[in-house]
Amino acid sequence: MFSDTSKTKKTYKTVSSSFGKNLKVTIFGGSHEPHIGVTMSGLPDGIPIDLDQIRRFLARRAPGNSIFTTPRKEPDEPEVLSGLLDGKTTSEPLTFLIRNTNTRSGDYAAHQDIPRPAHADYTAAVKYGGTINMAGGGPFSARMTAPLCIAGAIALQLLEDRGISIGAHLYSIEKVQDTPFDPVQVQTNDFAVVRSHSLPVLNESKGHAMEEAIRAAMSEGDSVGGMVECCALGLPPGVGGPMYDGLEGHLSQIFFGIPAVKGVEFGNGFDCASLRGSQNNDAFTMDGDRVKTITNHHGGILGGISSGMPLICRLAFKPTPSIAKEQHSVSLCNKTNETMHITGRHDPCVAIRAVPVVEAAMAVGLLDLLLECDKFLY
Ligand SMILES: Cc1cc2nc3c(=O)[nH]c(=O)nc-3n(C[C@H](O)[C@H](O)[C@H](O)COP(=O)(O)O)c2cc1C
Ligand SMILES: C=C(O[C@@H]1CC(C(=O)O)=C[C@@H](OP(=O)(O)O)[C@H]1O)C(=O)O
Repeated sequence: MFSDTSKTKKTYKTVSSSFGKNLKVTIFGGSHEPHIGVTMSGLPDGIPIDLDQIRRFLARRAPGNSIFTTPRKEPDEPEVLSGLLDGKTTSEPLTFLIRNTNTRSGDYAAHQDIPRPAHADYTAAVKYGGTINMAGGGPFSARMTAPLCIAGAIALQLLEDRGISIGAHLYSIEKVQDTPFDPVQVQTNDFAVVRSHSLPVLNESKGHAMEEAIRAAMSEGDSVGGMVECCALGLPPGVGGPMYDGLEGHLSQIFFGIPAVKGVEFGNGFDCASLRGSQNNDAFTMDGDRVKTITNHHGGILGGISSGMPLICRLAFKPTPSIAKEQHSVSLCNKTNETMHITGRHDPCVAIRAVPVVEAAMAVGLLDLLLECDKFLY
């Protein structure tokens, strides 16, 4: 059984995970541990970091802010541990902590023995056998996306200096679809429009229809899945490489680290399988002395290398695993079939709060590759 770790001295093994080549990002802690955090190594020295911009970015992801998100309220205040002097990066790795202030581990008392369908309880029990603190989903929880957002907010500051901006929106929930980004005409103002709405959508009336779909599922003790579309503007052509150095693979590894992501597509994605070459090919054209494409079915990546057109991708999020309906599971101790009821605080649709998380993942992934290009500039 899980104890409330804020009140007892029980210690667990810690787990962390890392990604990145030139910019290495390590995320550590757990949802019901004293803290979560992130270390970034490979950032250039002497770069000013705007802590208020980080706070504003974290607030877009934070739990507890609407009836359509988990009620767990957290201040999500970023604390600098190392790597910042007089507001500028040093040669030390940059480490931030966020303290967990609102854990309720009793909600998870039963799930070490009776795992929740579709969450990580079962596979974590197989791998770690109760040696890590899985209350709240432990290191598998979406809470771990808060430190990812710190890294993302910092990456966005550096990308902005290079004229690159990133924005995402809730592309669909169940069968309701927002207006997609125009793959050629998309502009930063679209990102501002999304951020001005209560649900992060381009078309507010579609947002209301999405709210209805979520309400309907909630009234049945259920959850809904959804998709997030993300775009990078201003990315120069030539970033990436062939095969395993490709931009799609590089970004996808970071995207799939976000809990509940079950699919990633770039440009026309899965739809291109039903098209002909003449429908899917993007004709080249000159725009002054710049090469552009007239359409953008390729989503800004050809051969794993950026083409200079807007980079467009979509991520599919599964419905929240923890639902209030009765479900079938097993007792791992007794080896019996069981029925279970999940209580506690959960997002009815994870895709809503995932919108800034996807932006963060894309920002860190792009900065990682761009730092390789600029290695000799610093
Ligand atoms: C922003 C966000 C919020 C989430 N909130 C919840 C939640 O409240 N309850 C839950 O059971 N799962 C939630 N999830 C999903 C689980 O963390 C995830 O399904 C679980 O860790 C298993 O990982 P997998 O789905 O990638 O296999 C959330 C995911 C994201 C991205
Ligand atoms: C706390 C956050 O979301 C959590 C993500 C989550 C999960 O299983 O992923 C389960 C819930 O955890 P708890 O039961 O501790 O409230 C969510 O509230 C957050 O995103 O900051």
